[in-house]
Amino acid sequence: MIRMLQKHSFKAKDYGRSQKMSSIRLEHIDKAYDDNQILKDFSVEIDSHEMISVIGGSGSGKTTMLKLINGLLLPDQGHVYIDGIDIQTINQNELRRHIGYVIQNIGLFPHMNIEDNISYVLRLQKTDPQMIKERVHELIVMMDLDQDILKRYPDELSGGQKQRIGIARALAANPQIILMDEAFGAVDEITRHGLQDELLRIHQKVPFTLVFVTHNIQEALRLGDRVMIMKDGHIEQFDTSQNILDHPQTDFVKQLLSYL
Ligand SMILES: Nc1ncnc2c1ncn2[C@@H]1O[C@H](COP(=O)(O)OP(=O)(O)OP(=O)(O)O)[C@@H](O)[C@H]1O
Repeated sequence: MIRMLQKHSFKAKDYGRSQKMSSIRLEHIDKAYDDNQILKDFSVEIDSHEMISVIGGSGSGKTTMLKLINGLLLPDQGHVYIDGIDIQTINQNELRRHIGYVIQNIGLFPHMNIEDNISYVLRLQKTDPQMIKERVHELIVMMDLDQDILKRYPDELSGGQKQRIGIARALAANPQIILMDEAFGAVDEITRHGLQDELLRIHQKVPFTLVFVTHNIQEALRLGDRVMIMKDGHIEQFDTSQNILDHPQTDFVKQLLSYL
């Protein structure tokens, strides 16, 4: 009961574009899967509208961190704050509607056509159908896709087109935070570069806070205002690309840079 009374509700107006919103703070997080401790006393702050890329060893806890931010996982200890509000005091469905989440390959609903996939959250929010139509068309143009794609189903699209639709869907409700997990992983280099350009362009037009997990060091350095380099559940270095290139602080960071 006390917990219910504590629940805040994130309303759309809480995320009005005129306000500076969407900072993320993880504070003293512990997270284990059974007895496998992944994060231990993990703290980090991400500013509103910052683009953060995250790179590191396999199994270092990158996806775990993303899932803690959107409430898919709960910390064993510690707290996650968005704009200073502990997300455990927020209605979780509401929270996730305000955070776009793009993952590699998966994520599009196979039984829904592309139009319905993109408009999914807007329909959940009971947005006016005409507004939904306009927004979907706007997103298709933004992602440099053809309108005739809307009636097709995910398995009738190429990998690159699916990635774009995944991004369009994540952007549809104008989330102030977008989490991307190896979102450009399954496409060729040219498409990957095009998607990076697209993301930078959209972010310039309609800023949002981005946490972008990648295995590609070039991509991490190109996209991130700051780059978080993780190893075994801790941060090795978290700094601008330039500072990381000029002053790598650990052997692990040096090793990563040697692949450039
Ligand atoms: N649901 C789960 N149950 C048990 N162990 C898990 C679960 N999810 C992740 N793990 C383990 O936790 C560790 C961290 O996983 P996580 O997915 O956060 O790493 P990651 O840095 O994103 O890795 P990758 O770069 O390989 O995707 C890994 O050892 C993984 O096997």
